[in-house]
Amino acid sequence: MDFQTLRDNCPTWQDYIHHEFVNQLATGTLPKQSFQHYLKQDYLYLIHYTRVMALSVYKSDTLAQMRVGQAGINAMLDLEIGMYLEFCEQWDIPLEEVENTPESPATIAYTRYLLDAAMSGSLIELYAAIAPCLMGYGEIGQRLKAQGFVDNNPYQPWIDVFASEEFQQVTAQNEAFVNELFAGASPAQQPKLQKLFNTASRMEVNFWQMALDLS
Ligand SMILES: Cc1ncc(CN)c(N)n1
Repeated sequence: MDFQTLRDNCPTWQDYIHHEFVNQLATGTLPKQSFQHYLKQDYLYLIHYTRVMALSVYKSDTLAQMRVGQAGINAMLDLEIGMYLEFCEQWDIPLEEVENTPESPATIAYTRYLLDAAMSGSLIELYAAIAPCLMGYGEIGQRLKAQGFVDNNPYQPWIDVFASEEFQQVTAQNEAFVNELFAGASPAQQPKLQKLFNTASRMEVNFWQMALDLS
C-alpha cells in the first residue's frame, strides 16, 4: 500500500485536482468574491488542520514520527497560515474579519472529519485522511506550472506558492514519509485507509465548490 495506490483508486481524485475553481484560478477568471471566500475559509481550515498535526505527534510511536508532526505544525503556523494572512491583507480582508468569519458547512464537515479520524484512529489512519490535503495541492501546483501560466493573472502569487520548488520538495518528503508508514499497513487495514482517503478527497471537492458557490 502506498500513496499512489490510494490516489489511483480514489473515484474523486480527478474531480479534486481538475475542479472548476482550480481551472478559473489558473486562467485568472475566478470571481474575486470566490477567492476571498476561499481565503477566509481556508484560514479556518488550516487552524483545525494544525490541531490534527498536533494529534499526529500524540499518536506517534517514535521520535522520528514526532519530528515529522512537529515539522508539519511549524510549516502550518509559519508558512501556510502566514502566507494566507499576507494574501488576506492584499485582498482587503482584515484579520479580524477572517477570524470572525463563521465556518461554512463544507469547512465544518471537512475539518471535523479530519479531527475525528485523528482522534479515533491510528497514526496510519490519520495520515490516510490528511494525504489528499498533503499531496493534492502539490499535484495542482505541478500541473498548473506544466500547462504554462497566463499573463497578468491576479491569482498568480497563490499559484506560485504551490508550484514552487520549496512546496514541491515538501510534498515529495510527505509522500516518502506516508509511503514508509503505509508500507506497514496490513491487507486487512487497506479498505479503511482507502475509505478515509476517498472521503477526504470528496471533502476537498466540496471545499472548492463551496468557494465557487459562496456557500
Ligand atoms: C482545503 C485545503 N486542502 C489542502 C491545502 C494545502 N495544505 C489547503 N490549504 N486547504
